[in-house]
Amino acid sequence: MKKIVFTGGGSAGHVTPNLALIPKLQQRSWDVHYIGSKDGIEKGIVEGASIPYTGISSGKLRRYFDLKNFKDPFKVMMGVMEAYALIRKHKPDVVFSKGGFVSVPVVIGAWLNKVPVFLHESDITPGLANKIALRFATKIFVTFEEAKAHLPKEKVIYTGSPIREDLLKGHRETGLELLGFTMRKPIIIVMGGSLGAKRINEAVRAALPDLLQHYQVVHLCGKGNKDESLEGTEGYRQFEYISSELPDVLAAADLVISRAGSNSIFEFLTLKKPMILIPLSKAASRGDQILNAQAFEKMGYCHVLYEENLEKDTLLEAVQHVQKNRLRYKENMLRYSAENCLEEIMGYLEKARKK
Ligand SMILES: CC(=O)N[C@H]1[C@@H](OP(=O)(O)OP(=O)(O)OC[C@H]2O[C@@H](n3ccc(=O)[nH]c3=O)[C@H](O)[C@@H]2O)O[C@H](CO)[C@@H](O)[C@@H]1O
Repeated sequence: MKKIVFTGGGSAGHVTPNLALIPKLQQRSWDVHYIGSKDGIEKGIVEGASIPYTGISSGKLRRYFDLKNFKDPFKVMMGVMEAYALIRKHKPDVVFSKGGFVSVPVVIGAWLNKVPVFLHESDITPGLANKIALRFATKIFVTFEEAKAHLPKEKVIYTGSPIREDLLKGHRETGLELLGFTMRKPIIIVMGGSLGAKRINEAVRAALPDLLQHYQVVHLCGKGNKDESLEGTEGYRQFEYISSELPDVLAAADLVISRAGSNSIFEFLTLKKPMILIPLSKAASRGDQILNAQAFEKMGYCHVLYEENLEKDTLLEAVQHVQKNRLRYKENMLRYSAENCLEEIMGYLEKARKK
């Protein structure tokens, strides 16, 4: 039986692509184990999917000054030792890492055990964790063809975004029932990224009375971001985060308002959902979502609304524009297909051997 260890965490975007691969490998009798942090978002998601999980110590790798920068290197060192021991015990044939700061100790622990490591990068420019992990890795798969320009030629392989197969199997009727919505008005799904997005939540809630005249709204607002005063509003449902219900809710949705996190937008693209993307600003990130959104805009897949222009009225205008042009967006999205992504990645994993 072949064995694999998965890692990746910190936000769901560093976990859900693993969930696309894991069931496919289990169907082929692979033994799967997940190593993540002791209390990150990955723990709940992975354990919720009944995948064996072990938490290790992890520290955040920051590019900016913070007093924690003095404590965290010790946590990372501790994480390396724990990961080394776990990998030595499990003896996997291969490690697959989706990035996020918890993945670095696992990748180093694998390298020390001479276990081949494969990485996946979802954005056009690599994140800090993957940049560090790259020197210990055999190959790095990428979601965007444009990402190849930012990575060493001999290591990079363009595969596209691994999408969970369950997402393609949702039912509109079940989604409507779950939400308590009807067929009378189109449905907007608002997704602020896996951790929510305060600015988007505020703008959507300010626009809500206008939106609800023509639409029903399902709002995935992130942990701790529900507005209790809006509970029970007709045509509006809010959730902090949904897992097994997501396929049906997406099947019911007609339009999307979202951050431009790579995994979410490729899911919307695969499902042909016209989208308004509000990328996380450069002030709050390395600007990866701006590049993601611009790449999608260039292909005619989305309308981009920049955070500095985000207010109630611009949001309402954007919704009106995308609804009016929805058929054109859908037509453009029909040109996209990445059916081979999972098979291609699995082909590399099956050939991997411990040195
Ligand atoms: C703030 C931040 O650093 N964001 C980054 C993070 O985003 P983030 O973690 O938000 O990642 P993505 O948008 O890429 O993916 C979110 C994933 O969570 C799932 N989901 C979300 C909400 C929910 O209720 N249920 C659910 O299952 C989505 O379907 C998707 O699969 O990683 C992405 C991929 O590296 C980057 O592009 C983003 O810039």
